[in-house]
Amino acid sequence: MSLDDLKYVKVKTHPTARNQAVSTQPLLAGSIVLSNQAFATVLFENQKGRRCDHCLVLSETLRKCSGCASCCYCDANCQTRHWPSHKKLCKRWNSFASSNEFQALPPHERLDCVLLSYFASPLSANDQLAIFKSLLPGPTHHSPPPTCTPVDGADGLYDRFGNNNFTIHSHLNSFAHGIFPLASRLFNHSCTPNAAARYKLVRGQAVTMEVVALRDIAEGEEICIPYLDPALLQTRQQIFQLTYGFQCTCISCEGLKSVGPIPDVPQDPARLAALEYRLRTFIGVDDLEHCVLRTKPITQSLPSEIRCFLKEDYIEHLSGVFSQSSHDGPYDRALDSGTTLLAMYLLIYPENYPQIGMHALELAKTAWNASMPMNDIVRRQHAMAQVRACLSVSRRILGLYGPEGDGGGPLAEITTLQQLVDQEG
Ligand SMILES: C[S@@+](CC[C@H](N)C(=O)[O-])C[C@H]1O[C@@H](n2cnc3c(N)ncnc32)[C@H](O)[C@@H]1O
Repeated sequence: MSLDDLKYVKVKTHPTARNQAVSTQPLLAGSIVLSNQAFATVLFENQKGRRCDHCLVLSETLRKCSGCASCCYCDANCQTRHWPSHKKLCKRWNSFASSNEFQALPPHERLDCVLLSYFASPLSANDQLAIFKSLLPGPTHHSPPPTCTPVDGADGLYDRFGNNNFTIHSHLNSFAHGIFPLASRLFNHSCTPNAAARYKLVRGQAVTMEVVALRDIAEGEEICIPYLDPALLQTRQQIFQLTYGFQCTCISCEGLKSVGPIPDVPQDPARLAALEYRLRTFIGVDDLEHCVLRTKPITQSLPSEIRCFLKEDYIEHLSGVFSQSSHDGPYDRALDSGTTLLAMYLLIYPENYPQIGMHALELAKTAWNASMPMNDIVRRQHAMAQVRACLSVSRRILGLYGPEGDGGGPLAEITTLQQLVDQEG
């Protein structure tokens, strides 16, 4: 597919980003704006041998390439389809991978190195490569990492890698990198995006990126996706500058700027608990059934005493506490930190952002596990009400985002938990 074949988007000039993608017609939340197959992908090192190197599907019965014993495939079909990318690499792979030159690279450069070799191998290929070469280069020139296959014009390609390379995820967990030239050519960044990418994994096929509208989009409106997690409230501007060469001026970044310096989160536990309660009440997250799930723009009426929560370190801290205690207990701590984290997500993420739905699902699972050993009927009913409320939030958001990644994605998990809840009565 090329820029001329697009149905729902067209390219227009942009005052600072060269071009932008705008909708050609009104789009409803949940619509697929663009479907774009990967031109090349590479698995993270910890996923090698777990997923097929061609279609990236998880499998317990993969077959190793007999040439390098490094790439694994579902079957002969996947191996044949991957061969045009892999053939030059295959013969040289083992000596290259064990070389000091390769071993000395940081992990992301090792990935780039393989991706660059894959990407440039089927050089005869079509308009994808031409589109990639028409992409904007990153702000600074870096020499390409050594590649195990000679790559014509690697310099010119590599200059476009950093700011046009996508992270592929399942259940919102990243597991590979990929090149999707058409999506790169089209979508600019916003920290309050109206669209987001999801990945469709089908055995035997290259991964497809689907860009989904997160809310209704008007005709002529710019369609933006997030390049970075919008929860990186303090560090994101620096990353935009270094990696992409721009300064973000979206409503969230402007809002943060107008709030000014963010005070520290108090150390005193009683004061902190009181402020967290204040945040949760402000968002309405303790009464999720009646909470209006409209996310709150950061500047608008955020009481000054709870601005301290706009520190990305604190979000990271809460997330760590939640993930540890939701696995190992105590569940009270997990539910408390998880509910505050949900309030934070509703504060910083845009409407229907998939991370909100994913976290609500994790919270629902935690409340379910917490309810199991409860003998006290009132406590148990309270926990079950929390499971239902979180499931409903999760279904609403992830239902709109649609199926993603492995095994039906999080939607399949929602259905399973809902069945358990229904059996409970
Ligand atoms: C993936 S490309 C986006 C497509 C690009 N607009 C084009 O004309 O081909 C990424 C580059 O677009 C520009 N860009 C993306 N989002 C931007 C934004 N919000 N503000 C300014 N420039 C942006 C930056 O130069 C960035 O390195």
